Amino acid sequence: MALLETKNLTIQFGGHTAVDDVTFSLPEKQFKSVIGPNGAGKTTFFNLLSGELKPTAGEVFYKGKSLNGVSAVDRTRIGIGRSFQITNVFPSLTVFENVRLAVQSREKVRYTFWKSARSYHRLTEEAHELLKQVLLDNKAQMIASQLSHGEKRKLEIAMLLALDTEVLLLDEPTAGMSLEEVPAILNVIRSIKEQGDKTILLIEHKMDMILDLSDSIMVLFNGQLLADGSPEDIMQNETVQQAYLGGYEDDRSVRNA
Ligand SMILES: Nc1ncnc2c1ncn2[C@@H]1O[C@H](COP(=O)(O)OP(=O)(O)OP(=O)(O)O)[C@@H](O)[C@H]1O
Repeated sequence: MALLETKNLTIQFGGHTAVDDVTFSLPEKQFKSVIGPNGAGKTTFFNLLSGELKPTAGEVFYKGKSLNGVSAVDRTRIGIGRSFQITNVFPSLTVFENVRLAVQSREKVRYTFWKSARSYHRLTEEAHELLKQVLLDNKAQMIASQLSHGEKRKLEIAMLLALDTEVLLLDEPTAGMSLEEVPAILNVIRSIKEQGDKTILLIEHKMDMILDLSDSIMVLFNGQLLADGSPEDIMQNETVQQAYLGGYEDDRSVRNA
């Protein structure tokens, strides 16, 4: 079953069409990557899925129902989670406190006299589990603002997981990371995939990582869906090669030279 779909999704900014007539479908439990050159419309596409932007034309569907008019907050509530930008992290709180707040915001727990001890314990456990999953449990008591860039991206993923949504929209989780930090994030994302209960859409530029993780890949180019298929199909697709991957192969041969 397609969990998330778009039909003819389009958005224009002034005269520029950033996402142009994109029809796509993301089956339940699938891991799909979104690739394309800078400015291809990948982040704008995510903003349309998550409800931060309204389309000029076309629609987004979740579990077969149109999300027209459904706010970003309500989309999270029904199951479409978008990775937190670091601006959503409270910089003066600890890593642990940030994750616990995210768990709490999902549960909307009201602390009352009689149930506080039990709820507090459960939330605390869950926050620790999430920090373990993103390999950040050794930094639980650190103030969030003191984390390295890569660790902050891990914290964002923990906070997204805390919302326990069916769909995860991950927008370049390795952006700005040092090369040494990338394998840890790759492991985190792989472990989320291996748990098997999430449907994941990932924007990334790192082809090795994309090929490692993806069940399918969609290619955006000038806002349009250039191709959508298995990693093998996409790597061999001539149009994709000419438009985009040609440059990647060149980069690789330079790097490997
Ligand atoms: N709010 C906006 N107002 C005007 N133009 C916008 C807006 N948001 C995005 N654009 C334009 O839409 C196009 C697509 O941008 P977008 O950020 O979605 O690309 P991208 O594929 O995510 O790029 P990158 O890989 O560099 O992150 C760009 O030309 C960008 O300048």
